[in-house]
Amino acid sequence: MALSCMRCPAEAAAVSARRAAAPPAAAVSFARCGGFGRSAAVECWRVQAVAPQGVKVPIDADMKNAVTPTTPPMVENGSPSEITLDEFEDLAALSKNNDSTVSITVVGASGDLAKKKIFPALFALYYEDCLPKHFTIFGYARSKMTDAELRNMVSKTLTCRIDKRENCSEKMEEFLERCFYHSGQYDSEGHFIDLDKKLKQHEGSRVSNRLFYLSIPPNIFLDVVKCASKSASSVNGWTRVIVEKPFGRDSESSAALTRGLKQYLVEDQIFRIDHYLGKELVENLSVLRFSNLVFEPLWSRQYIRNVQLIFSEDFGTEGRGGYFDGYGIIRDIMQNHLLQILALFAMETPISLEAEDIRNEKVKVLRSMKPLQLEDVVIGQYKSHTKGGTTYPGYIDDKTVPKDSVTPTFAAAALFINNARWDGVPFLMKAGKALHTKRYVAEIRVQFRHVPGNLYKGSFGTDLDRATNELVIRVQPDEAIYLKINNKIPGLGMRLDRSNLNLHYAARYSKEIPDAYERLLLDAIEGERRLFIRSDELDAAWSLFTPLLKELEEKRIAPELYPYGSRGPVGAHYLAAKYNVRWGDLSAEHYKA
Ligand SMILES: NC(=O)C1=CN([C@@H]2O[C@H](COP(=O)(O)OP(=O)(O)OC[C@H]3O[C@@H](n4cnc5c(N)ncnc54)[C@H](OP(=O)(O)O)[C@@H]3O)[C@@H](O)[C@H]2O)C=CC1
Ligand SMILES: O=C1O[C@H](COP(=O)(O)O)[C@@H](O)[C@H](O)[C@H]1O
Repeated sequence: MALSCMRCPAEAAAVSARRAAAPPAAAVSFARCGGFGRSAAVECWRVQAVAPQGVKVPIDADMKNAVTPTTPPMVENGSPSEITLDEFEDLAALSKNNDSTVSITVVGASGDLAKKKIFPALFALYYEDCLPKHFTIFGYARSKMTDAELRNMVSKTLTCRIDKRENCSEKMEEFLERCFYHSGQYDSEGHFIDLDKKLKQHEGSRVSNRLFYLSIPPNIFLDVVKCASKSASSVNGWTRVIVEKPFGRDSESSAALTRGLKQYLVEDQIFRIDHYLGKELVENLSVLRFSNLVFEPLWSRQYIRNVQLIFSEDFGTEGRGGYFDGYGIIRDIMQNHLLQILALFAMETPISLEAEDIRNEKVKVLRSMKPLQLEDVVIGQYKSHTKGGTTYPGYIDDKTVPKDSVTPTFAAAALFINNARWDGVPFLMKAGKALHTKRYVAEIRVQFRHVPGNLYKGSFGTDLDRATNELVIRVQPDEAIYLKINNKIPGLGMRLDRSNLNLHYAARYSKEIPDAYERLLLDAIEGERRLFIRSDELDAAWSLFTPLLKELEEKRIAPELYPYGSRGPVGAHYLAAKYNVRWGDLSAEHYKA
């Protein structure tokens, strides 16, 4: 990783924390090798970590796992000398950075996601110096395009979102020069052999690391993985594959996809992306919980009355009806994005921040949940609506959607976690398209219990719910974390008011928040798996939703129709009321004028 990448301070903090937690580890020595006439001395160090038992580990092995003793390096020019662990890690990083290269192939480069998210995220990483020194980006798709045409296409979607910064257009030019295109079929090993040749030309004699981003429809995932792994894998570095959702459409198809992927890849090579995990406030959830004394003690059924996970968009499936109709909102949003947030919210404290420790806890909480029951779910579908002289189309008005479609574009559900911490606490999810909200809203609302024996009860009237504390984590838009509290209105009287203790990101931080895809791409390049979905997590997630999805489809249960731009089906309110809950997002702050 380039040393000026803005992630470095945080990364350094994480490394320091790990170091502080680790037992006094290895002594580290390094020796200069001579005679190669290299100018950069750092490329010429032979570095070894010497573990307490005297076991020596070469630097390019994974220090955690390498246990094989190696013979000491030949010291041709000087004796081994001691360096600190910090110096060692810096040297190791620098040495690796110079000797290796990363090739990123965006498969499906002509598509919507590639243009909208992946190329812009790669550019932002480049701008921030977060990409390795040597990298190449290839677009791959069937469409015929030259390198220049790809660059032209990509340049239209790149923005200097890091606005008010210097050299943005220069940086864009530099970035585009590192982007290339290869046209090929997704199931042609021959075409991937051609890609491999082109990649090799760019990689030269460096250790080649290869990342394939599958930005394509799921029915061709396996063709691509087969061809890429057989004909375009790295021979001397790592090969990783980012897989976009949907990961199947139920337990069986998801398991079949995993089995298919594992014919060609091992689990550690598979990076199943859920871009919600890369969102700043979702990342911050664990920090909020585990680094503030005030929250963690309250984080249980003792103090929390209910938790709400809410997603809404003020637009329909525009242009994606064909894909959407085969999936519906439950698979599109709930089974992945909202459930992932729920798992992070509700998991027990992991042993450490290591990927496997966090993912183990997420799996545990998912496995503690009761599969969804039909009576705990409400589904809806938007219909055409005319407002202010404009007619907004209904879902089935989309030409790619069958006229008799019963696919839900809205769903609300009540989920429960059967463990000691959360027994009886409703976790309510609500997700919908073409609603009345501002743009796209994603938030977590935590409603606390009533204050027992509240001295100020008389000041709240009969509606005590209104007086309870509520913690809101607004994932988007306009990121914020605020806590609703009761306070006294200043003055001689005693009148109470509701106010927000508000961490509003735009006011607190001047720096723009990176897009989720930036964080996740960087993690995949660095081999950080914490924010990617492991196969057992995926199985657990599907187990919760599959029986319900099958029942909905087998019985062809009709969704409740709601007008485009409305607040969604009233059934959602009855569902909440069944569990004595009021949706927290119904206040004016959420709605357009
Ligand atoms: N778009 C989005 O906002 C999001 C997308 N995703 C997921 O990301 C992936 C890519 O999405 P998106 O870019 O929208 O997809 P597209 O439909 O735009 O497809 C991407 C590319 O794949 C090729 N392609 C499309 N359909 C077929 C087909 N039937 N057979 C073979 N090739 C095909 C086309 O390239 P060519 O014809 O040139 O080969 C197309 O440009 C999907 O898995 C999607 O579910 C996930 C979250 C959000
Ligand atoms: O995965 C998906 O997410 C988008 C919403 O993502 P966001 O980052 O814009 O909130 C949603 O529109 C789409 O239907 C779904 O497939």
